[in-house]
Amino acid sequence: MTQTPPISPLSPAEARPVPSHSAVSPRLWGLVPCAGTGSRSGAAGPKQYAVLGGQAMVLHTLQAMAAVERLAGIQVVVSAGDTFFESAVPPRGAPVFVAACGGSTRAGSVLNGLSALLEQGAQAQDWVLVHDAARCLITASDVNRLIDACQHDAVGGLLALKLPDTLKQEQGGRVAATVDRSDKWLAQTPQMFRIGALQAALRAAGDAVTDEASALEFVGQSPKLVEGSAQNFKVTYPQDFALAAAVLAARAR
Ligand SMILES: Nc1ccn([C@@H]2O[C@H](COP(=O)(O)OP(=O)(O)OP(=O)(O)O)[C@@H](O)[C@H]2O)c(=O)n1
Ligand SMILES: C[C@](O)(CO)[C@H](O)COP(=O)(O)O
Repeated sequence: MTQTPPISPLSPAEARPVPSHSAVSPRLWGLVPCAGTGSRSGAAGPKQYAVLGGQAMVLHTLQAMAAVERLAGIQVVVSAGDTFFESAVPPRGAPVFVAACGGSTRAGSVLNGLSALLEQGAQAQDWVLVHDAARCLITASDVNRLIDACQHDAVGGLLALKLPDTLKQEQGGRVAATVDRSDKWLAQTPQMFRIGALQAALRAAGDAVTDEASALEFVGQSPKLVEGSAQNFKVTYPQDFALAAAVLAARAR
């Protein structure tokens, strides 16, 4: 693993150290996987660096996360050779540090990011909030709502959205059934778990899981569902960029 120059180096002082981690509350950290290629997005390069509202998508994401005062620091995971953060201006607030340890899957990037976070001084019993670089419309108040709901929970949880539409099951391009949606949610991020528990769960579950909650579920846990916002969508397809830009413009007015 190589460490790219941090855009705001994490030192013990900057990370708001505690005298003895066993005697005080666990700290909270952000982890932003930023090593995807955005293959569904139609963008020329990795979608997280596409410019929206005057700056790269990931900088909007980091601005919102860094505004969460309870975060001790934010670990960003980029691909080997990614130089974007060498010239990026760090957001105000929680310190951001970057590791070029992206994996071939999102789960791999998160697992490597957890190791980087532990190397930076985080403890296994600390909380980590994993948040997609591609969810650039997250707000500090969404994140604080998740923290408030999960900080005293035994397992942790995630932001998620109840299904707004009727849910259909498909077979051969036609409706095979209408599925009861009363107990269905769309998983978002951040997803908040203890660093050690998440690390063990991801190792057990393997690379195929598409979110942190799935890894915890794999080891028999039931993460808490916390109501998110429809605006916290993941920029995935070509048409999502214009929608995200419109929301950012509306917020700026
Ligand atoms: N190997 C990977 C794959 C994804 N991600 C990150 O995980 C987040 C959510 O993933 P997704 O939207 O699926 O991003 P991509 O994998 O980049 O998109 P696609 O699946 O369309 O290629 C993104 O911030 C992405 O950068 C990552 O860090 N490492
Ligand atoms: C983690 C996630 O954002 C939850 O909705 C999502 O699963 C990641 O995206 P992917 O397309 O499944 O990789």
